[in-house]
Amino acid sequence: MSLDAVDITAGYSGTSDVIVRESFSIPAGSLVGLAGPSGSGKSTLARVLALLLEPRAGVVSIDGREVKGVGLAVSSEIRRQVAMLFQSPRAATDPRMTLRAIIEQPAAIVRRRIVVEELAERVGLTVDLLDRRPHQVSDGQLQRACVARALAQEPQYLICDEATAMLDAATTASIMRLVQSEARDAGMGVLMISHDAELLAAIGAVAGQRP
Ligand SMILES: Nc1ncnc2c1ncn2[C@@H]1O[C@H](COP(=O)(O)OP(=O)(O)OP(=O)(O)O)[C@@H](O)[C@H]1O
Repeated sequence: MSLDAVDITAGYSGTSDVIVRESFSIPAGSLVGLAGPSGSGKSTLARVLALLLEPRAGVVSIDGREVKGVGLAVSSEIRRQVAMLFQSPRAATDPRMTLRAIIEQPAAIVRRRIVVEELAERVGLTVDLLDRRPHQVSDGQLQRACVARALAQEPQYLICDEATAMLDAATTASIMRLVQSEARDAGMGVLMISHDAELLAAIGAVAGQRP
């Protein structure tokens, strides 16, 4: 069981190829790290793996099944299997929504009942914060809500793109512990992208293979 990108070439409209014939694999239940210089295409590869950016060539498959298309072109049942955490929780959330609504969003899409309070507790958010909007909480609290939103989706794979870069050391450590335990206990495959190779080593991430 794994999330695989094979022979991927990708770029953006109006740009030449940003990554060329790259392959990458995230095995279920393991924590894979990806470090590398700025601008080398890590986020681009992450977006391809998260089914958000359509590659110009190559194949993405989940547990051996090829996924065609990206975004809303992919069925919600398949999209649900891969969640992504971004560097900036503010850019990744709707400022008009409460944290409760943000956390509930993916579960509502796949019509799954979730108990928001339970998820909040799991990620270390106190229940009184659930009725606040993003501008009324800290970056760390908002990122915890984003982690809860990702977990509400019950994904098989989680892609974290510099997800702790804006947070303090204590919040970073607690989010890392949470993601580690999800990988271990729920068998989730996790890709952790960070410019901080020491952080990746500290959480025991296996170095991802990039040709
Ligand atoms: N939306 C976009 N439109 C056009 N070009 C983009 C876009 N996003 C990224 N790029 C370009 O693609 C290249 C790779 O960027 P990418 O963000 O994937 O690298 P990265 O390794 O994640 O960098 P960093 O560590 O700085 O986040 C860069 O040259 C960047 O300018």
